[in-house]
Amino acid sequence: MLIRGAAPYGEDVTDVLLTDGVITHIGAGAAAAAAERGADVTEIDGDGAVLLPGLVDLHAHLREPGREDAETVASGSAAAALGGYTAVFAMPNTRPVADSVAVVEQVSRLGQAVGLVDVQPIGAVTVGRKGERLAELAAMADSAAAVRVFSDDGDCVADPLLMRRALEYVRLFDGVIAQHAQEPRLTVGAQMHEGAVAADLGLTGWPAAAEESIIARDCLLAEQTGSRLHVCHLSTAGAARVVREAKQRGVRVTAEVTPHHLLLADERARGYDPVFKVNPPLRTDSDIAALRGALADGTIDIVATDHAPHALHDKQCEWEAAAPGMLGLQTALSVVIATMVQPGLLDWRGVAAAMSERPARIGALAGHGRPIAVGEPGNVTLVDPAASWTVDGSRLASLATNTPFNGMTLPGTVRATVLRGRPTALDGELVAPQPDSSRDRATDSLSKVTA
Ligand SMILES: NC(=O)N[C@@H](CC(=O)O)C(=O)O
Ligand SMILES: [Zn+2]
Ligand SMILES: [Zn+2]
Repeated sequence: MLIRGAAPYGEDVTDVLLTDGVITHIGAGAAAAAAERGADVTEIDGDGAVLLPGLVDLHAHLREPGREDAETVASGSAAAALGGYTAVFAMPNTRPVADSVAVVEQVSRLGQAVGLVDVQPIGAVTVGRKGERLAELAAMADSAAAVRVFSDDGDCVADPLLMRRALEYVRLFDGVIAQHAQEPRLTVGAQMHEGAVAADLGLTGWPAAAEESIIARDCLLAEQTGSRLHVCHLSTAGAARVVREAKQRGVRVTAEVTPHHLLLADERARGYDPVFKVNPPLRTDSDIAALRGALADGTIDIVATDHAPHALHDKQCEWEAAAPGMLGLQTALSVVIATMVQPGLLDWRGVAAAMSERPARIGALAGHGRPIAVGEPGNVTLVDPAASWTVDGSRLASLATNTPFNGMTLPGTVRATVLRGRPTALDGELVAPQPDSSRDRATDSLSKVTA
């Protein structure tokens, strides 16, 4: 594949040739090398577009096995490819829970069979996500799925002793615990951010301290154990402050923010539309400003979608009965452009770091989040920053429709997503994987590159 006249990282315009799954030429020689190969080279017009390493989502809910009415690995992979992603980490709060070798390998195999993105399973920290005893972490790490990220997401690993043991355990294979920071005793019955809007609406509040106290505790445990801690979906100014101080002390902590927490505030709940119900809840404008600042200065390492599809009957009901969570895979890049790039808080190098390089590194995922350079895997995303689109929940690839951005016009479209040198999405349309040997060849050349 030849990408003509694109700007890697928004910098100098050049041609990029991908052959047998890897980047083989960048610059003046690329077109000539493509011509030598003749007819089997697909050409993509990169005019006006920014070339990024393929996006990597460290936090998505693909709902398979168990809730295939809300999403499947296939539909979630489609949403991811259309959103510019080449790899997605799948959260384990499925039915059954991904707390065993059998389930993580099943998710991994499903992802390979679909072939649109690399699906990397996350293992549960505790058996059944019940928070009682540790799951078989080492067995999942040693399995064919090679799990490195563990999380009870949806619930907090609230027991400090269990959290300490989990941190100690994953250090043996340089794994990481991704914590859903929510002190359960401070959030009994919580429905939305605790503040003026919750008081007006008469809904039980989710105080910022319920998130921040767990993050502070876990940073101390990570410091004590020397293990890696990753904090999911930071949503408050105070959470960013706690992480910033811990990083300054040398604690091995990383943090993520979601697109929705970068754009939407608790005011959205005023219409009681449960599409805006999410954990942790949408916070205030000053939290949003602090989160954007923390992402800009590196306190928050990455943007992760927390893509959380829900069936209609779980979302279109009264607020208190509705399931928390919102779609994210197809809108994440556009929201980051609107909230971070356009205001000048992040350049394209910064986007590549936050949405590709660092998530791949945190999740120890080889072959993704690599530089755009000769010899590197052909996982790239071509973005048209000047284009815009209007979000229509019913037309997204997800089986579910619960996007909080419905009807919004957002900047940036994905012109191409390329996985191991093969397009998975072109101009908003999926490209079906070809059932030939190219995947094996690509994997071969990839293992040479990453060896
Ligand atoms: N974010 C949410 O509100 N919901 C997530 C779980 C989670 O990320 O905590 C889900 O699985 O639906
Ligand atoms: Zn969570
Ligand atoms: Zn989640």
